[in-house]
Amino acid sequence: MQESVQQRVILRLAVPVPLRRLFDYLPPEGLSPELLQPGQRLWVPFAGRKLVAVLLEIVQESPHTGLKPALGLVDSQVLFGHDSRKLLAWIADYYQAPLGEVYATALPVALRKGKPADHWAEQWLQLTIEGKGLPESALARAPKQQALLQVLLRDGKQSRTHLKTLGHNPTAIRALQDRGLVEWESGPTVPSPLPAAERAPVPELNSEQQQVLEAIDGSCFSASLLEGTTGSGKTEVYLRLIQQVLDSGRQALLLVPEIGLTPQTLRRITSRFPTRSIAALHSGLADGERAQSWLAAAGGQADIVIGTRSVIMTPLPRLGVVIVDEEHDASFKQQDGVRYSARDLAVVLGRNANVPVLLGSATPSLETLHNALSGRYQHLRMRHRAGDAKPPQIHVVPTLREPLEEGFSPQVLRHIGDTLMRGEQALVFINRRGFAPALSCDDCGWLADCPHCSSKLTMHRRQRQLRCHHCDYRRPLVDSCPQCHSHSISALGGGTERSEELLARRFGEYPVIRVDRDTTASKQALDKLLAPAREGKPCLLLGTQMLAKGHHLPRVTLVVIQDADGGLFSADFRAPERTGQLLEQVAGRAGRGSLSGRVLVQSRFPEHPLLQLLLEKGYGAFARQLLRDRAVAQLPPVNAMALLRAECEEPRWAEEFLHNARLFMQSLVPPSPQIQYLGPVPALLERKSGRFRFYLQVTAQSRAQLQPLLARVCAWAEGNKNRRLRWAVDMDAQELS
Ligand SMILES: Nc1ncnc2c1ncn2[C@@H]1O[C@H](COP(=O)(O)OP(=O)(O)OP(=O)(O)O)[C@@H](O)[C@H]1O
Ligand SMILES: [Zn+2]
Repeated sequence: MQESVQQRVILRLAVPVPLRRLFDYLPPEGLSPELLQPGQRLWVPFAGRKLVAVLLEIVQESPHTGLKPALGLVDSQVLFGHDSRKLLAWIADYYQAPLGEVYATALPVALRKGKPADHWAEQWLQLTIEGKGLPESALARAPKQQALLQVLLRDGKQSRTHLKTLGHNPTAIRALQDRGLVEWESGPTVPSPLPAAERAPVPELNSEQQQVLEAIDGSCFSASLLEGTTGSGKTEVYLRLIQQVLDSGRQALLLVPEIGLTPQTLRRITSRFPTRSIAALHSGLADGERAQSWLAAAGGQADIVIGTRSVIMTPLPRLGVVIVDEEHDASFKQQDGVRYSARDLAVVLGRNANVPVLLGSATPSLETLHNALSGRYQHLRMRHRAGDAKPPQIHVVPTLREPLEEGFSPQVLRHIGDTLMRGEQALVFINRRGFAPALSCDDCGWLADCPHCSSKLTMHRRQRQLRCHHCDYRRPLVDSCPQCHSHSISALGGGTERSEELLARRFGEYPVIRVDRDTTASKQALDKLLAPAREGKPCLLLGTQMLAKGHHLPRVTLVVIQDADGGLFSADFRAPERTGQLLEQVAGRAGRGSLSGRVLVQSRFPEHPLLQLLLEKGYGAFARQLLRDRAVAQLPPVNAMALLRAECEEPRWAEEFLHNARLFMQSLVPPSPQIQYLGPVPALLERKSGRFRFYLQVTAQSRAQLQPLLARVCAWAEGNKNRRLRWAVDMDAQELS
């Protein structure tokens, strides 16, 4: 046949479907195969639909017959370069995810749907070879042209939009162009995350910060944990590292937790680097903005790329450093779809690109701490607060058998009053939003349950609603018991809304600012809410963990933790770790300026040994103790753990599926001290959105033992024909819920 004589061209593509394989196609009809390159997007026909796939390989033979031609290129751009494809392949392999879904996850929605990249192209001004040869002192007689030249010399090319915000006029640009010193080039641009700010003064580094910077070699891969107490100036270390990387002409990647990408964080970066192109990628962006920022990062135009979890999958052709701020934060682990850990991928990315990786936290995760203590990561420490701030003093306030007022002891309320009267600020941490976590009938004992989840409905008094915090089911608040029609119904327990009522009643002459998901629904809300606190006026802040992280409010001198006990008795083995991190982070908001800070921790169990260790010796000692406990129990991070999850409206089917999965795995690798199986067991939240959820837990002494087994069980499970059952592999699972 003619085909076997001629060279055949076959395209191997990642198609966004939940199957763990690639798909072969013929080149689009009428398109010269020379125009095709790995990393491009192509339209392909798939099961009667038209999908956007990514070209991974061009090969000459296929094991399949009857191949169809692809429909055409989306555009000619190579979106995923070699390094990026390597990382995404690693993700699919490690997390047992279909490669097509990994690519779909990596792409912003607009590009995933097939919008061509040049839709966002803009003009960039750059120096010609001649321009690059000039000294900064050139053009002294034309100050406007000189200023522009200096920006281009110092900070590289600038987009037209950005030049406008920096205040450079078209006349000066044209003059430089006429002299042959600059030229325009087309490429994607990023909207500045904030209006251009003044360059902020740069503090002199203290000796701890200096030592940390000296320990990081910018020229090659290393992974380091920066364990630096709250307020020790970790952010300043990040800024210096970023500066070094920019000076060497490369891109800096900064990952932050979901609630960490606040205007306050962005302001610190934009005011340090006002002339740099900064791409901020987070879930608050519109699809178009997100695609635009992503393309500027992937095209190399953006100098600093800052974002939440998914930014780790953005291709960065000139990568120079990867920094993960608050590396312990749970939001770095994706909880559905491709269940990756952005923090762990940061290290893989750094190794592939041969650049340093810095994981920073005052409360490192046990995973990272284990890697640092065992010598796999470099362990850097900063034990003192920067500037003249002192560590806060911590006191426990026992609450058992105390006359509490809406959950607050009289002593705590007195301290809050004193703080405000001195003209300072107080911060109250409450781990639950809403008015009360349950509503119950005093006569018949009826409880307001969610009809779709195994959980209670939370009462939101202001909106007069009952809401499920798991599936967002809502119904109007009732005045009488739906079961016995009694009018005596009570709200049980407390949340932020209930505490706000009390505190506003008691301290109404001061602003009482509540910060939780209900009061910060819009993008800029948090920044606005915190404005009076930033201005330094006496005020009372209360809220959930949104208040725990990253805020630097120097006039907060009192921090109150209303209830320290929640996480000490949970069925989740990670709960004490999370509680410790949260308490230390909240406590770390006190006394960050020149005024000293005090922390009051309310507890019903002040004698609890873990709580005592945490409050007396600090998170560092606490975490090291937890690590020893985990080693004894053979739990992560000492052992590797994966969950096989299943959920279904019919609980029997999910259980049976996992039971069979266990039998299948055991037939391959029988249980032994090296590999252990547990389950199927119901998830902590057994029913969610109408589906019953179970998991099977597999722990192994090494990942090398676990990986091949998981690959086999995925292949087995893909053959599962029950369409109403959903299953997933969760490698390095963080939640048992
Ligand atoms: N070398 C320095 N000299 C004086 N002040 C400094 C220095 N480094 C940082 N600071 C200041 O100390 C304060 C705390 O620093 P920063 O917010 O960077 O700490 P952090 O370690 O990131 O804190 P956290 O982890 O608690 O959020 C900031 O106001 C910062 O400007
Ligand atoms: Zn629900």
